[in-house]
Amino acid sequence: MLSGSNTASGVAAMAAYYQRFDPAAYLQYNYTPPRADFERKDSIVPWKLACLHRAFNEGDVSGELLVDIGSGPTLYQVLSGCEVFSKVLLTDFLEVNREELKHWLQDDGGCNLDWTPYLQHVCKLEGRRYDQKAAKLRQVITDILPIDVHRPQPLAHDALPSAGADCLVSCFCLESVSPDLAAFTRALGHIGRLLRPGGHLLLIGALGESYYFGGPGVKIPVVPLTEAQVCDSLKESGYTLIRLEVYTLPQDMRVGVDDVTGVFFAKARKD
Ligand SMILES: C[S@@+](CC[C@H](N)C(=O)[O-])C[C@H]1O[C@@H](n2cnc3c(N)ncnc32)[C@H](O)[C@@H]1O
Ligand SMILES: O=S(=O)(c1ccc2c(c1)CN[C@@H](CF)C2)N1CCSCC1
Repeated sequence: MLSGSNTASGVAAMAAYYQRFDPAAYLQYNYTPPRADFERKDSIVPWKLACLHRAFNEGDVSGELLVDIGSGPTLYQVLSGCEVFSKVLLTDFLEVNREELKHWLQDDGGCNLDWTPYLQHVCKLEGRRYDQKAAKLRQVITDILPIDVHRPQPLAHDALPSAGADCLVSCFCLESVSPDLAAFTRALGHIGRLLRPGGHLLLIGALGESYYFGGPGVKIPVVPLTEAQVCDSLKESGYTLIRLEVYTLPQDMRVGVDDVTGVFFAKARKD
């Protein structure tokens, strides 16, 4: 068990790495081909978007407020949820990422990635007209807030209604911001305090990843997770696992920007 000082120094070290995070490079590394290839049947993108589409639309997820934990500069993670919830909050630790999201929200031409292929793909899954998705998303995203998952209260005290959020989604955040597995598990508990009892957590993350590049020369350590550790950490931090799905990255998608071997999708409910 790490002593308090070790944990605090580990968390501070992770924060220092993120001062060099480059949203434009991160988007380029992970959200353009070959990783984001909508034509490939074995691509990670259709798999992830299908997991999210199914999870939001199988009848058990409902309510008013969806919160995305550690949004980064990306939007794909709320493209399905925006049709289910009337309020969506995006969050991130870094202002540069919150600014990237605001550029998209304001449609001011300042974005570093064109999300059109993602919106089109999700609309195909939903059988919805494409030209309504962006407007819907801009309508339901009510704020983009600072967050720190290592704080027992990760958001400002008045950020959420007293009952908490009805659903959380979080992608590639906790394992890539934590110094070790214990901190990852604690962070799961911290974000769980934002969720009402019976609310759902949709957690997507990396398996077997020990580092990734958050920009040119910005090598960020990651907690290398196994499926068993994900399941144990969810149980330990007060969730009941509903489903765990795993995707193994094809060799040609291992492009040197990280050493991820697989991606997990977990749907869980807060006890
Ligand atoms: C690997 S990126 C994931 C971004 C996005 N969710 C995705 O799916 O690609 C990790 C994100 O966590 C954010 N972050 C770093 N430290 C954090 C902390 N202590 N609490 C919450 N988020 C943090 C970073 O700014 C970054 O946007
Ligand atoms: O699953 S991805 O390949 C992906 C997307 C993001 C990340 C990784 C992998 C692995 N390293 C993470 C570091 F935190 C970030 N993917 C990229 C294309 S769109 C869907 C998500």
